[in-house]
Amino acid sequence: MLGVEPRSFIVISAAFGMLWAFIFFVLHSSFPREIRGLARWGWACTMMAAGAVLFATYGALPVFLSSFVPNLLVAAGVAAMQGSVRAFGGLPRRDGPLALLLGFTALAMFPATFLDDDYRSRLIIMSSVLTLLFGACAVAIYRFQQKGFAERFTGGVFAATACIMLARCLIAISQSPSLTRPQIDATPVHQVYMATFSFSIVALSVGFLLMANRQLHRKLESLAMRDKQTGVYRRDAFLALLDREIAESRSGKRSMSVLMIDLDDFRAINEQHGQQAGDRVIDDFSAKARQSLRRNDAIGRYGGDEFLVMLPDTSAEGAQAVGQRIMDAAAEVRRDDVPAYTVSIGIARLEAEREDAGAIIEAADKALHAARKAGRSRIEFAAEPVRR
Ligand SMILES: Nc1nc2c(ncn2[C@@H]2O[C@H](COP(=O)(O)OP(=O)(O)OP(=O)(O)O)[C@@H](O)[C@H]2O)c(=O)[nH]1
Repeated sequence: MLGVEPRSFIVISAAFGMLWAFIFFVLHSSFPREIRGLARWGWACTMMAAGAVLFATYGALPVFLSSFVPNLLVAAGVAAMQGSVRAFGGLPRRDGPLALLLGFTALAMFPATFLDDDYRSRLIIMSSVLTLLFGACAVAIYRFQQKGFAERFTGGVFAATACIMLARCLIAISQSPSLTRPQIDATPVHQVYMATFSFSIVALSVGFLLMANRQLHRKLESLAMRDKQTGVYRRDAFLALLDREIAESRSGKRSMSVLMIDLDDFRAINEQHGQQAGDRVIDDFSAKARQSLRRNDAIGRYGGDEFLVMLPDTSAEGAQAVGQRIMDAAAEVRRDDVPAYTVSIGIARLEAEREDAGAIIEAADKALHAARKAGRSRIEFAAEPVRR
């Protein structure tokens, strides 16, 4: 295989498996507990590496140790990967069906290993079980709520591996029933199958590592920059973001708008419905406002019931449309436990005379004040700055 003798290839794969296991055990001990599934992935790699080592002893050790046990170890390893992926994505455990599938595999492999030495049946059983397991991993990732590059990559590798396992199964079904196992199967079809399996474990481990890294990044970002209650940017983080965006907009001569939003009569909501209902209003508004924004927009909590929204590359008309969308979403009652509420919005645009965060926020605040004075639940624009 690729100039490497099949048995050496198996041993190299095992070494990679052990290395990945080591990496994931270290990550498990150093990453926050909320990032789940890392140790299980380490165990998955360990089982597959142990399986590979035992496979390499075929002919030297009894079939129980060099065929039956390693096949089960490989299936259990991929099952552990599935558990790991589900734990990582916060999906409920599926230990029952996995245990059943492994039990079935053991039962089916037993006669094909010890009674008949039926290599073709063993191939069919193993490749179909692996198709199911790899496919289940791909489906689990597909069900994740947040899917970035790492998730798509890992899910894609799982799906592609499942397809190749299925192809191997179909090829084995189409082969002569008298197919016997050579010392080490070196047919091109089997080599592609083995190579796919080994490379996919490496690619999957890289993908899972990227997924864990991304989640760690999200967690740290959230701790450092997000308001704990609402998940929107904290005031200082938002202001830093606004400063950066203003500098970029100025150098690129692009338009930008800032919205200052206040919940109307929020003190009265607290007084009438209680502080906790007030908290739910804040949460409800934050969620609705976030849903009303594009990817490049940002929302931050300026304080109490006041929020700031930054809309890069957005004209006055665009900002008004976004403001209206937020106002409409806020007014829409979606939950019984959230009292009805409205918001007032002040909008300011980036201007030559209004070119730092402080000045643009001040202008948006004045516009908001005008909206409140004009009766609340409305949008007002900051007056054009006087040009000298
Ligand atoms: N429940 C709850 N109340 C908050 C929170 N943050 C600030 N508040 C309260 O919100 C109220 C804000 O009151 P004001 O600033 O007078 O504003 P308002 O009542 O909305 O009046 P207008 O802005 O003029 O419409 C204060 O009573 C704060 O204690 C929060 O996170 N949860």
